[in-house]
Amino acid sequence: MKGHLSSKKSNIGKVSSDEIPSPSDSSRYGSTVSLTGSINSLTDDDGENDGNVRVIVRIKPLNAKQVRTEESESVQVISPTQILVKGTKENITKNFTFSSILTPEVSQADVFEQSGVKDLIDKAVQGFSSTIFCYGQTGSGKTHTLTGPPHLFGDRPDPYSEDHGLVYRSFVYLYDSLQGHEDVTFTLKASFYEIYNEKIIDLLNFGTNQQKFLNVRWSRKFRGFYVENLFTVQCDEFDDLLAVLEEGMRYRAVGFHNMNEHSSRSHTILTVHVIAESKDSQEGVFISRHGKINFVDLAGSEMTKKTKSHGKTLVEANNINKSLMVLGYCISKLSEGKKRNSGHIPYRDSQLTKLLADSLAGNGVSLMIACISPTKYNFSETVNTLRYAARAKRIKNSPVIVMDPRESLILSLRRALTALQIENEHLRALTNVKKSKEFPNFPEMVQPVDGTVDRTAMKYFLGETDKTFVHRLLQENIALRDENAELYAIRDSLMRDQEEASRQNERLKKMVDFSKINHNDAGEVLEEINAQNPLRTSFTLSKANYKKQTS
Ligand SMILES: Nc1ncnc2c1ncn2[C@@H]1O[C@H](COP(=O)(O)OP(=O)(O)OP(=O)(O)O)[C@@H](O)[C@H]1O
Repeated sequence: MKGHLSSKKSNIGKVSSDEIPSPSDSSRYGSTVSLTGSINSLTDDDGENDGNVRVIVRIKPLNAKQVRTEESESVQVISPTQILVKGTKENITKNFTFSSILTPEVSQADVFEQSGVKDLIDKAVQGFSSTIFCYGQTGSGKTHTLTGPPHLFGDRPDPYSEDHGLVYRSFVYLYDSLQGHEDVTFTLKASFYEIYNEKIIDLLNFGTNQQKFLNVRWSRKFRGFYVENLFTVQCDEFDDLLAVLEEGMRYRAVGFHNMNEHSSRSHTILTVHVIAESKDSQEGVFISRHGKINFVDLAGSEMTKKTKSHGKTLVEANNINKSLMVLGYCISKLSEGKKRNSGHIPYRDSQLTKLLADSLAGNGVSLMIACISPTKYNFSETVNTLRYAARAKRIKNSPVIVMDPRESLILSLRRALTALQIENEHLRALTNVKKSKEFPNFPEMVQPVDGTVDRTAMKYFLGETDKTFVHRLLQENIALRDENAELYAIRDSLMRDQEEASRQNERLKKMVDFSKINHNDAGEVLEEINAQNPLRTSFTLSKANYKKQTS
């Protein structure tokens, strides 16, 4: 259906993970369109450049117990972008600057409005890969920010609650923004999994009797990590998206400890793929863009002494802390900017970093929401979170639109063809050379202007029919390029002739000046020379005349 989700059966239909890109699959598609100058809204207010990971801070309100015991606060918001953290000793203060600081009074609806999430969804609709992730110590409000309080997903979920978090609100916004595009057909697909004790569990295919763990694989072909055999669900209706969220929230691992009654014991990644198919008005070919939005709810870092974790909860806490430490290390290496290419980034040291590698250092746009609990009791955790976030802020991504490789290849070849055609027309007009009979069908010919062809893409992504088609176009295009080279050769030769003629003309003028002294008719000769200039053939004639008349 045009302009909105295709109107197939509204029930959630499960499709194989092979049909769509895995979470780290942006490289699977020919990434051809770079995002230049169009992400101003993602620019940090503190002067960071376009393309950086946007980082905002959300401060959790004090809970009833903290209010009752009159716990003192450690943070002070100095401006909409600046925050000061004070330790128990008044002289220990730390100042941080981020894109935005969301104070405890900011409602769930306002977090959605002010966080920049809408931008990321817009980018996903355009074909970019967007990631929103919440980071912070345990109990700091990450899950609350992303999905809202747990009661929303109990026995009687309330779709109209004001407490809904970013995911639900993003679904509403996404669904609305897909309406009214008459020339585009959208398809949405979603997956939802968790990383629990370094094991991958599919939350949409949750085995009740025997828990199945999925493997994370490296795809040499697509140069990225992906979860093998992950269920992906086609979501034709808004309710299908909602069902994915509810199902995942029902099964994700939750435990309790001293600092949070409903503590997430795993990292979860919910991905919505947005596939947009449209006809390119200029090139006349169908193109599909594969955008996606990852919602990543990281488990909270915890000081096990404070949380009093033991047994199973302690094992979980150790795994959580270890993976967050590896993530922190990767972020730190990536934030070193230019130096990052020289150093090794240890993505492989945890499942989390393998699966977030693409979001952190790849071709996508990312938003980190650093959640903090503002009491003095949490001072060191708050400072750690803000340091972590400050490093993430320095990471620079290079966002690109993800397209189908075959369509991307054909589109780029067609664009190159148009450029060559214009160039050859121009050269023909310059050199007065007629269109060659050998190349009558220019519109059929394609070849990148620089002569390169993504042969890897051809090898991997083109079917036999496509290969024959593209090979034919390439052969014809080689002929077109030959003609292009010939036209340049003719133009160069004409330019050389013209330069030579000018030089000889100058010499003759000097000779005429000299002859004026001896011959009264030299002025006539000069007139003739000027009349014949600048072509060499004419020039040679005038030279002969000159010789005849002066002899
Ligand atoms: N902005 C907020 N307004 C009201 N309540 C909040 C807010 N943020 C968090 N809470 C409440 O605080 C408690 C802890 O929040 P939450 O579970 O989201 O923390 P978390 O960072 O996800 O913790 P963990 O890492 O242990 O999973 C929850 O009861 C939640 O509803």
